Amino acid sequence: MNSNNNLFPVFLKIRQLKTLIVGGGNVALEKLNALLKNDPRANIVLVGREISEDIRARVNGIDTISLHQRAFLPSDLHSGIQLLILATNNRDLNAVIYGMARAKGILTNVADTPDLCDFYLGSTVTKGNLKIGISTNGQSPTFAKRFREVLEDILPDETNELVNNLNRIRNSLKVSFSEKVRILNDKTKELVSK
Ligand SMILES: C[C@@]1(CC(=O)O)C2=NC(=C\c3[nH]c(c(CCC(=O)O)c3CC(=O)O)Cc3[nH]c(c(CC(=O)O)c3CCC(=O)O)/C=C3\N/C(=C\2)[C@@H](CCC(=O)O)[C@]3(C)CC(=O)O)/[C@H]1CCC(=O)O
Ligand SMILES: NC(=O)c1ccc[n+]([C@@H]2O[C@H](COP(=O)([O-])OP(=O)(O)OC[C@H]3O[C@@H](n4cnc5c(N)ncnc54)[C@H](O)[C@@H]3O)[C@@H](O)[C@H]2O)c1
Repeated sequence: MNSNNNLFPVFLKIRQLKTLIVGGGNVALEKLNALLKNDPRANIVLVGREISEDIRARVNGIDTISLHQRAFLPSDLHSGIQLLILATNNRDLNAVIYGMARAKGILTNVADTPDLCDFYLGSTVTKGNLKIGISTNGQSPTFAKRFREVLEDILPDETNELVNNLNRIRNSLKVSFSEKVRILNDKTKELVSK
């Protein structure tokens, strides 16, 4: 086990948080796509001195996203931003904005500087209600991507059905909490017995 791997994964409800992306190039598009892949109605503000045609096309018709073509302003951090992704091509600027955000308690990702990230984006696998997040602790995004592809391939389509069936059983059990835990564990024992 790598004792330096201290990342704690959480699954954020990004439509009820406000995310600011600064930058309007390829990396901004990659991070925007990562958010939208998981929630097509994520609440996002994007500020970029230039904003690519690809970004404009991607957000076309999505009313939870607003684009602002201009340079970043400190006041961009004043309107209830909770998550910040810095994707400009100016490392010094990214570091300055990171400092401002930190002072305000805004969780920040500086895409090209892992040392200045409060959180990393992960590769994500979704099978209905099942969501798996993958990180390599910043060491190899390529590995994370390939491992996502492996998991997408091997997880059967029935996975979501299984989760939903267990949810139905969970909701129908009118017994004590400890009895419920015992029954659910008992019913799922054979899933892990091999
Ligand atoms: C998982 C994923 C999520 C997403 O973004 O959606 C993601 N990067 C993805 C792809 C990808 N990114 C890069 C390549 C090119 C090959 C390579 O470099 O490996 C590829 C692969 C490809 O595109 O094929 C380049 C790159 N990435 C970072 C740096 C800077 C550095 O490391 O210093 C550089 C070099 C820039 C340069 O050289 O200029 C940094 C980060 N990228 C992370 C996440 C975070 C760590 C995640 C972890 O812990 O594993 C972290 C630390 C911060 C962050 O961005 O959150 C997504 C896969 C989605 C999917 O397909 O499932
Ligand atoms: N994390 C990753 O996955 C990853 C991958 C590749 C590259 N990078 C690094 O990320 C950085 C961005 O890469 P890119 O390909 O998106 O670059 P890019 O040149 O395509 O885009 C940079 C964007 O930042 C904007 N910008 C610059 N100054 C600004 C300001 N003051 N206010 C608002 N917007 C401003 C520009 O207008 C442009 O839209 C580079 O430094 C690159 O080395 C990171």
